[in-house]
Amino acid sequence: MTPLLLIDRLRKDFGERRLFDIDRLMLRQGAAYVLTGLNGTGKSTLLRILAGLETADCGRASFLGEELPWQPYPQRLREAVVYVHQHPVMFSTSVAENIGYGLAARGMPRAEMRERVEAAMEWAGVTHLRHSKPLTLSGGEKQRVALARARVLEPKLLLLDEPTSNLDGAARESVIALIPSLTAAGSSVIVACHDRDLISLPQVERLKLRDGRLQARQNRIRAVS
Ligand SMILES: Nc1ncnc2c1ncn2[C@@H]1O[C@H](COP(=O)(O)OP(=O)(O)OP(=O)(O)O)[C@@H](O)[C@H]1O
Repeated sequence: MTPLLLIDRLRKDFGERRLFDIDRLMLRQGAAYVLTGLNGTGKSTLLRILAGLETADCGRASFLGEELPWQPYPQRLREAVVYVHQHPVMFSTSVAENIGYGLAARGMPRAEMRERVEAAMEWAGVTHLRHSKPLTLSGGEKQRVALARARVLEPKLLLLDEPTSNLDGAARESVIALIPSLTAAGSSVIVACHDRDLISLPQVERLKLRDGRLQARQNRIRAVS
């Protein structure tokens, strides 16, 4: 199958400091990845580059087989890639309006939008919060609303920056449970994290930033006894 995204020679410098120099980054369609590495190795920066929020030097890039210039960040990618921040920012309207915002901006008819928002709220388990003000939500609820808001756009690539880092207990578990189902609709997902339970999810490929290089490895599917 044609790779979703293929990037050769991706380099990021902050002033004199070279953060990383990645020979090749290849993401498959509908695949889930965890991006690991010690603090400060550049995980968030790499996600931000992939989302077009940060510049980088890039040798060559192709998206679904089509070669694209990386700078300026291509419109094709802007429509296909969604980044979810560790501390999602929300509008002070309602949960439902936050989730539907991106669809409204794309000019989707109201009836279709309502249907999609409803399905996304159900998926994320936040239907009961539809009229709540986002400012009143707990950290876990906010993260689930942010995931629903991203998923409803049906992105080709979803970038999640430490989605469980501020959560514990049931809130953390309910966010982890949503991650594998994100690929079911055909999205590829990269989750930057330190969370061992996320890292060891079955059928997730590992990308590890170390000493400015990217290493790739596939998790074994855990045997059920
Ligand atoms: N705009 C910037 N200017 C200069 N240095 C920066 C900038 N943004 C990030 N850095 C530096 O780049 C390095 C990588 O930061 P980044 O947040 O990508 O790491 P990370 O792997 O996500 O870390 P953590 O696991 O702690 O979240 C850090 O040393 C950070 O200080």
